[in-house]
Amino acid sequence: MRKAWRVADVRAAEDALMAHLPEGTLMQRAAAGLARRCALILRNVYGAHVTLLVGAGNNGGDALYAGAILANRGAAVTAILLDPARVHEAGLKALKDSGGRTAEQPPRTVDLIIDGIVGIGAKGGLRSGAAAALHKAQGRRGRHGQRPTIVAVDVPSGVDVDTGDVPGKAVQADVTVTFGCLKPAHVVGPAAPLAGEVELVDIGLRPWLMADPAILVPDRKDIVNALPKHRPTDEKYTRGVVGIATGSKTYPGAAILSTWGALAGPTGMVRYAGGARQYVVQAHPSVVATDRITEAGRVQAWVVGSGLGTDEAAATAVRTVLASSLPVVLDADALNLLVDGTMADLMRGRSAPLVLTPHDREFARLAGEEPGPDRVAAAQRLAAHTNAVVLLKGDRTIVATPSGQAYANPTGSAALATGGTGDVLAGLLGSLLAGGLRPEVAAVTAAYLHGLAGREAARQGPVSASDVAAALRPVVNDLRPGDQENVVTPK
Ligand SMILES: NC(=O)C1=CN([C@@H]2O[C@H](COP(=O)(O)OP(=O)(O)OC[C@H]3O[C@@H](n4cnc5c(N)ncnc54)[C@H](O)[C@@H]3O)[C@@H](O)[C@H]2O)[C@@H](O)CC1
Ligand SMILES: Nc1ncnc2c1ncn2[C@@H]1O[C@H](COP(=O)(O)OP(=O)(O)O)[C@@H](O)[C@H]1O
Ligand SMILES: [K+]
Repeated sequence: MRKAWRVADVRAAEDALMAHLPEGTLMQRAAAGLARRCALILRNVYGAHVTLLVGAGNNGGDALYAGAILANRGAAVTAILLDPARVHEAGLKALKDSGGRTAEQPPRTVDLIIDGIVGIGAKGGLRSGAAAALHKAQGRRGRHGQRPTIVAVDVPSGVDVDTGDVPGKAVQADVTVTFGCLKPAHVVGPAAPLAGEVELVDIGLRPWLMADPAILVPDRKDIVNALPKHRPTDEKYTRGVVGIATGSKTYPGAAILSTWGALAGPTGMVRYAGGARQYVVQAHPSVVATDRITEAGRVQAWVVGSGLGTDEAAATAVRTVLASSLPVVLDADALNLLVDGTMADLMRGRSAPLVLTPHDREFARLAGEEPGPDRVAAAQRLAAHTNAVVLLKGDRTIVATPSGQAYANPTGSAALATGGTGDVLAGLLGSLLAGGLRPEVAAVTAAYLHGLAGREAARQGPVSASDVAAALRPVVNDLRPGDQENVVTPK
């Protein structure tokens, strides 16, 4: 897992580390890493035109020192000082000593913009002077007529570093070079896409980060490790059976999509219980279907949710699975039914795993308030209140546990923002739960695979939920080691 830490924890670690180092060492390390990445982007540093947007703090200092390194290598470096009275003096001297200059306006040619406006000391969106300077620099063209590349120092300026919120104007970076560790704004909320590609430069901070990370971000290896492996002795029941109670005669599509998602998961069998049974069996002949949950036979986890409606039969379905001692995923309509107080008691009283998968509007109904600017904290509050793992959907889907652990999903695609993709996700998640994964691991794994499937589907053109469901199987296959031949014929 990659890890992101909040500003207060980063500052505490920096203070502890700096106490052991000569003054300025950390900034030199940061600037060296920043300049290295800028040089890679420019390819030919000699003769390149670099504009620094320099704010009042150490973030501006990093930009000035990196500018000095690039100027020493023959770049024409111009610094726009946004608050000249509070500029990092030593950084400015280094830049000037290396042949860089300051100016009120960006020069005519700009290949690279280094955003050193504000870093982890940011408050609110970009102030007007900074926004105007950025706008002008972005309007310039490079030596070859290209748009300038924007490299953000530490974070794209204007974002809320601890929450990933973007409260006003902010920099849209191509690359963000960050120091010591990731911060929440790199991985959650609308800030994350503004960071572009994030490069983490090691400045020796990690051993000094004593606090727990605020957010964990799974990578491919974590997902490969989480996926259950087929054992030679497996039969269908040992792989787990997932029960799907979604859809209805009115909404058979939801049932087809969620069973499709479940079929891509690790379980040996998918059972369906509900009003859309004929449609489901027609679409997926391997699914064993009944009308009611109570008739479905044994399963190791239930998914109840979308297309179910909110009538008495739907409420009974939710009550039945909540009263069971099995892991449960509640999605869509089932979440709306939870607002009823009797359900809430059943939910909080459970000891078996429960995963709730709201989008923002479902979250608002359940929690009584919008997720707001701090999506991680919002998901954590709902998880604690409901004693359930909460998977809050969105561009960077968040998974929060009742004990306060938070994960951010790094995969995904805006192409997933289309009707029915959530049904596919819920089915897959149910299969992973039935396959024996811990609820937060199942939720993180499902979101990751679903995001990859969304990307894969988007490569083929406009995306429907069926495309995402169809893309899931090859995506899962790609991450799970296949069966090996153990008798090999010598060539
Ligand atoms: N502390 C350290 O040891 C290190 C810090 N480093 C750099 O230092 C940065 C933090 O430096 P600072 O604590 O000086 O803080 P910043 O440089 O992030 O911000 C300082 C000033 O920016 C202005 N500002 C705040 N919000 C703004 C907004 N929305 N628009 C425009 N201006 C705004 C304020 O005047 C504030 O005092 C890090 O992000 C990183 O780039 C690195 O050099 C690595 C080492
Ligand atoms: N802008 C976006 N970028 C990336 N993923 C998104 C975006 N909007 C929605 N998604 C994803 O698409 C899925 C939509 O699910 P949901 O809102 O339940 O839709 P439905 O109910 O139609 O199935 C979720 O997995 C969510 O994380
Ligand atoms: K910045």
